Amino acid sequence: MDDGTSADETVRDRGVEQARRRDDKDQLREFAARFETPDDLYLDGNSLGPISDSAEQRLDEAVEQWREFGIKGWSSAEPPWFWYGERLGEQLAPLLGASPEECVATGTTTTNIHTLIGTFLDKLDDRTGILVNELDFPTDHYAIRAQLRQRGLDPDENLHLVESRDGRTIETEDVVAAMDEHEVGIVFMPSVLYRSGQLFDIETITREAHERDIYAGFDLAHSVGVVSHQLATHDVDFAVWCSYKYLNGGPGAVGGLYVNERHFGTTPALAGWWGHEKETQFDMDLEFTPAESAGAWQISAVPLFSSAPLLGALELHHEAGIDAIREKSVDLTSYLISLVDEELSAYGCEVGTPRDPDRRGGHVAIEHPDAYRISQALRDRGAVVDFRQPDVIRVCPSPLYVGFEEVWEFSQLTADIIEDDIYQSYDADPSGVT
Ligand SMILES: Cc1ncc(COP(=O)(O)O)c(C=O)c1O
Ligand SMILES: Nc1ccccc1C(=O)C[C@H](N)C(=O)O
Repeated sequence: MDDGTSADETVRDRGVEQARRRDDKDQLREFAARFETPDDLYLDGNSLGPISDSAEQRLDEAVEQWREFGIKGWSSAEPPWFWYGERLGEQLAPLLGASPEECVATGTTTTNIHTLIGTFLDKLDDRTGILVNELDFPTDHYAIRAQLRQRGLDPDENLHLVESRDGRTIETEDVVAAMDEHEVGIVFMPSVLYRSGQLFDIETITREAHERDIYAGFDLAHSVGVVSHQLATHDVDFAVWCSYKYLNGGPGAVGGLYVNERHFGTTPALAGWWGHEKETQFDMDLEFTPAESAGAWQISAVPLFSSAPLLGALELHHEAGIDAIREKSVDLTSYLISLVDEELSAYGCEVGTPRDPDRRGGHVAIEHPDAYRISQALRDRGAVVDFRQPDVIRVCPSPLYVGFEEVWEFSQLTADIIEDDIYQSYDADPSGVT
């Protein structure tokens, strides 16, 4: 070229300009300034979302309340700590498409699976089979197997796994067929698969389950905050989630659960005093009276410092609005998929996520035989992604703080790392938190 720039540079300039034009039109753009990310390209918000000004403010406030009120904070703080789980539930309800009474912030995804699977197992008379799938996040199976064992039920006989046809996704029709193949009492599926990012059809699965008198529960860890849910409309029986991914509630933040109002009054499998009817909780009656709400599934006193940041994060989240968040998320993941197709496929990368936006959550799985080494090289160069066995680089352009230019830069960096064999100097054996 006459001006000394190579054809390659011109293509890259054009690419970045296009991405910037999309950022200029982005209505959520200003929210990025309210987050602090430790790295330039923070693309791991489906594992741990970053801190925001409002999350930090609520956490600082909680520390001050502790100093100021001591024990009196349970009733005098705002919100009163005694009602903190329920207040958070009110804020969460619009994201779940449920009434405030049906949602509560409590426990963790895993403990909430324990108590809800246990509760619904206790409601079953004969058909004690639980239907899950072979691509699930492992903790779900660990907890369900433990609940089966505690009822004297053999997990190998009672836990049924829907198989994947392609190793990436689960077909709804296979879930439905499996409901008829086994003596199923509960179907428990993820909203979004942690590896491929496939979004499940919650409505159809719930409808088909109910037609067979089967309870339908979901693990929403990978969708809450980035996909909008209609749990009440779809008549889902119960659901669980965590708050540290797209809700940006902080590491180990309090989790959440939903129970359909028709199940209020059921005794929780893991009962604890915090689930007692609030008005009489301090009567200290030795007989447990469950709260007439999802709050009944709380176990222990609210962990305030892992709850307060969530309140702040949800305030910010509502300012942005879940519909705008989902729309931008779909635009970002579509853009990323097109960049993998156009640029990275030449380097052996393949998209493992469904291409239909209605079938995917907020992240994209990029498959490559050297996924682990590439993910490490990316992290060392300021692009934080994660690796999942056996060959997946998970990339999450979380819409509140990631823009199109960053997605573009990620694709260029990945191309360079592979083209220049940079990843070859990394250890091929995954270890530690990947
Ligand atoms: C689908 C799913 N369920 C559960 C968990 C973990 O649960 P916990 O919050 O109990 O660590 C994760 C991720 O950590 C997940 O992706
Ligand atoms: N909570 C964590 C703590 C440490 C490392 C990862 C996590 C994750 O959340 C992993 C995530 N659930 C996943 O889909 O892989």
